[in-house]
Amino acid sequence: MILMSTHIGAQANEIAEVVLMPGDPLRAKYIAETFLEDIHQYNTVRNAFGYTGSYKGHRVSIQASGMGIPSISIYANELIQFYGVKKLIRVGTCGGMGTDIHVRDVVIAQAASTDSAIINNTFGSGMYYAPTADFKLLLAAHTAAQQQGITVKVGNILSEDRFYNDEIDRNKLIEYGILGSEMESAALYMLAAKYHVQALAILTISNHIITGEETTAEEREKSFNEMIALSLETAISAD
Ligand SMILES: O=P(O)(O)O[C@H]1O[C@H](CO)[C@@H](O)[C@H]1O
Ligand SMILES: O=c1cc[nH]c(=O)[nH]1
Repeated sequence: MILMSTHIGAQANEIAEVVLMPGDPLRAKYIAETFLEDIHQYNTVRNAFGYTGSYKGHRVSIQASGMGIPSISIYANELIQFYGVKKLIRVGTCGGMGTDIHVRDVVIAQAASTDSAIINNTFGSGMYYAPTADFKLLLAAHTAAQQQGITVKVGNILSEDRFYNDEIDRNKLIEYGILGSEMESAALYMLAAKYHVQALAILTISNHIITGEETTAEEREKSFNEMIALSLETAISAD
């Protein structure tokens, strides 16, 4: 049976039930080529690369989400509605914001606050819905981190609509426990809730927005590898 959604050129059986979603298509390629066996590229539409392969004998797909809530919403919607995906795990970079957060830290987003209009557009004014991770995936990720000796921080992040944004009160957000800022997780969590599937975001702090601390390319690769290994172990964890 031929099935292609608007932005993903895959047939019905080409995508696994569990998908890792990096923003960057080249990270999707790197994950597939470095961590999976028997890989097959199912998507090149708009260069939003998608691959399916095997990790420790389990079928896993990797689909680039692009940057921002509008972009990940397209891919998450199509993965869930056209391809029957049940577990979506974002593997992304994040700008650190708190004093206890440093570059190379791995953060599991328990919740994703947002300044995006998706909350208001979905629920109407006066309702401040809290996009939240799937607890089973969160628990699996935390357990896998302990088993692998990877230190993780778990908490609330901000899914921001603008990468360049000097009009936001970051001190207030830090005061209320926001660990860092990225641009997609809130939408992923909302869509997972809407369609009763599971979602989680596992992030690496690539820079610190307040202190200006940055990672070198080599450091980034090592901490990305920890995040990816953790995400794959979470992906194959039993429900
Ligand atoms: O590294 P990725 O997964 O793309 O995530 C972060 O990086 C991009 C901004 O540079 C945004 O997509 C943000 O969420
Ligand atoms: O959205 C993002 C991602 C990484 N670093 C940032 O500062 N912002």
